[in-house]
Amino acid sequence: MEVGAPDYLAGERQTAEFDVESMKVTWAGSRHALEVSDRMARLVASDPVFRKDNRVMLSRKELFKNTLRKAAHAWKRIVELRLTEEEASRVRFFVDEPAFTDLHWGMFVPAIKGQGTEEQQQKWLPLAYKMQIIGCYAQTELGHGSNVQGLETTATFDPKTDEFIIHSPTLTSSKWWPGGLGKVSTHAVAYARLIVDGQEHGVHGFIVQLRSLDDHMPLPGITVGDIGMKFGSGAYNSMDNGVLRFDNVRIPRDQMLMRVLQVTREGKVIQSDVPRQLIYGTMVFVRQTIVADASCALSRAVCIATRYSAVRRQFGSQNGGPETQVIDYKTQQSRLFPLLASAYAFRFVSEWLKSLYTDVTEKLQRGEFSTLPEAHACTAGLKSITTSATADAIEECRKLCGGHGYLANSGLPELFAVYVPACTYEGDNTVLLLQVARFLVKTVSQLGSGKVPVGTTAYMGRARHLIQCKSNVQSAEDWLNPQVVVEAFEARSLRMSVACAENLAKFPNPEEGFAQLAADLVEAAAAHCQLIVVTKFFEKLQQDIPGKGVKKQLQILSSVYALYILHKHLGDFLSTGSITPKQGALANDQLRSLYSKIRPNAVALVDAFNYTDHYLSSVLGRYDGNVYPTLYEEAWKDPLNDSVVPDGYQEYIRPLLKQQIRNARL
Ligand SMILES: CCCCCCCCCCCCCCCCCCCCCCCC(=O)SCCNC(=O)CCNC(=O)[C@H](O)C(C)(C)COP(=O)(O)OP(=O)(O)OC[C@H]1O[C@@H](n2cnc3c(N)ncnc32)[C@H](O)[C@@H]1OP(=O)(O)O
Ligand SMILES: Cc1cc2nc3c(=O)[nH]c(=O)nc-3n(C[C@H](O)[C@H](O)[C@H](O)COP(=O)(O)OP(=O)(O)OC[C@H]3O[C@@H](n4cnc5c(N)ncnc54)[C@H](O)[C@@H]3O)c2cc1C
Repeated sequence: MEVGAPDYLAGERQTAEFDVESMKVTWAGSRHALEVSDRMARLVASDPVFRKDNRVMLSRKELFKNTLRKAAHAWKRIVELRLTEEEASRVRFFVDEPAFTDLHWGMFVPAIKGQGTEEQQQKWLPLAYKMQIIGCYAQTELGHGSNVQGLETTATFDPKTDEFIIHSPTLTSSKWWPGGLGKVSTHAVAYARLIVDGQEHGVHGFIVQLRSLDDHMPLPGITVGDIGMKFGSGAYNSMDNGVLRFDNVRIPRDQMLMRVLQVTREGKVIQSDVPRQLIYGTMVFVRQTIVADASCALSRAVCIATRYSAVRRQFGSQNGGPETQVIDYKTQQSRLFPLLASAYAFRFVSEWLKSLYTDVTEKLQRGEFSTLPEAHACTAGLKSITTSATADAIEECRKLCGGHGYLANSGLPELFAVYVPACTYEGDNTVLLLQVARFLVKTVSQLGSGKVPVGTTAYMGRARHLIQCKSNVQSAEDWLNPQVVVEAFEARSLRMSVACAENLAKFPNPEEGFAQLAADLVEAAAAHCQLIVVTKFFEKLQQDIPGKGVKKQLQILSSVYALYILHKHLGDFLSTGSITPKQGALANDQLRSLYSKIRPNAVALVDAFNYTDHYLSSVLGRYDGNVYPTLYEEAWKDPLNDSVVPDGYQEYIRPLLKQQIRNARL
């Protein structure tokens, strides 16, 4: 905010019962992370190249070219200022525009790192790090996305020339969707079925050059282009999601990523001791980052809706005084505050997931693979529930802002359009929950065998207790006890998984059973993932959290998150007998009282996200709350208002007004 400018939300900020600066540190993860973030936010906001207020007005071509300009400028600044990886990734965050660079850094580079041999990494990574080649991740095809084993592209080894022949045998085998592919990438990690000596060896990644490094023209045998406009204006249209066909394209043998499986000069296929699932490792990495993104997108929407709810007034004027702030309506609070709590919950679970991922990666380097299934289940499941909740929440925030939320300059429509594909990309959310369900059913089926469940399924080791325990909640106050809450969530999750396992056992063919029970399995998987989020929020509170009143606020938010989920899924808790209807009603009483505790802190709690006005790009979410004059000014900037009488008046409006109506009975 400019020095001396009026702050229409000052009153809201004065009622905060905690130290906002300390909460900013907790949200950012550390004082260092906050400092870096702050510096990069200012760097981006002060640079005119990164202007984004005009984005929804640009044509696709203008938008795309502008994104290229931003990406090139960002890279120039990163190199000039010798920014660290952490700083560069904050630059990307605040530039706030999907671009080919996401796939280059987020998937192409990690695919080579995770699936390439030492030699391959040494050859390709320096080029990629300097962006002397630009890569994408070409897995999905027109006919196959979720079912990776069903991909049709082939990579046939030719022992005569020591090459692979990459081919798209059908229309449905055309690569379809990869970001950065359409117009920019010079290379791809393309996934194809490996065929050696007439035998198939599953799907593997191959580094394929697509375009000339001299004139950017597609190489012989490559057909490549953009797949067309996507949902919304601006939004994901800055990305060149592409289509790609291979017509018997030859690549050297050493361009197959060979960490998992090697093909020798003689055409011998050698399986290494690394599990085949490591071919999916890049997806595990990205799913983990998508959980962190969910907390960012959600907090952004909630920041806009909270500030605006404090500015907006409707009804309730007493003796000509001001009307009621809409944030004071209990309905507004019961829709908004759980989303605020969810933003914090997702933030902390993403912190935990990152540490789990780092730990598993270190173990994989040492040749320990036992924790891979849990890492897969956690990343897949949390990616699924956090993105679904965030997509719904952004739309709810739009509605919480009434009519003005529908204006592009509220920032919410574009945020929604850019965010919703997260429910689909990197694994459709239902497909991913089915993966979690497989993991849970397997864990349950091994309970009797003496195998002790660990990590996030450790609670299943107490199945005997959890299957019959009764919650001893007797008052609304009891629901503030984390142990009580966690036990109710554990009982619900365990009982849902066990019920699925029991029902599955009734089918002679387990796969048929899995298919028939899929809807129940997805619900059991979601219940397990919600338990993880709740538990990790409570565990966060065990840490030392400095700053006046900060921990207290987080305790309130953790209870709000847990009781909101309980209230929303009351049916599960009741039907599994994890709690009684009376206890469900007490949880709801507690939730109401918690909302009143959040109310004086709401604006400060969203200030703690530390978002600049440039990043929010929302008239409704402005830090100073000066909404109405800005809405009014912005309206006049619309190109339609460039002329008082619109283009088309002479052709279409005037003739209408002047028409002679003879036969109509108007
Ligand atoms: C303008 C700004 C400029 C700024 C410049 C600045 C530069 C610097 C900035 C840096 C920025 C970095 C940004 C990074 C951001 C990245 C953003 C990326 C955006 C995302 C784009 C989207 C990309 C995609 O969508 S890629 C395609 C994704 N596709 C999928 O997800 C497909 C989903 N399907 C599957 O995963 C599989 O098919 C599956 C799992 C459904 C089934 O597989 P399969 O049939 O093989 O398995 P099963 O038989 O079911 O299981 C067998 C067995 O394997 C286990 N398993 C399955 N998957 C995994 C796994 N991943 N890991 C481990 N184990 C796995 C499964 O559990 C089974 O185990 P059992 O024990 O045998 O039961
Ligand atoms: C914006 C965007 C960017 C993308 N970027 C990339 C990229 O860079 N690289 C890349 O390779 N791909 C990319 N993709 C593709 C993306 O990964 C796939 O779209 C995604 O994995 C879903 O696969 P699908 O499209 O085949 O969906 P489908 O599997 O066809 O899903 C359609 C419906 O079928 C259901 N369904 C499917 N299988 C099952 C099942 N077994 N049981 C129950 N229901 C099922 C799904 O739940 C869904 O409702 C991108 C997609 C988008 C939207």
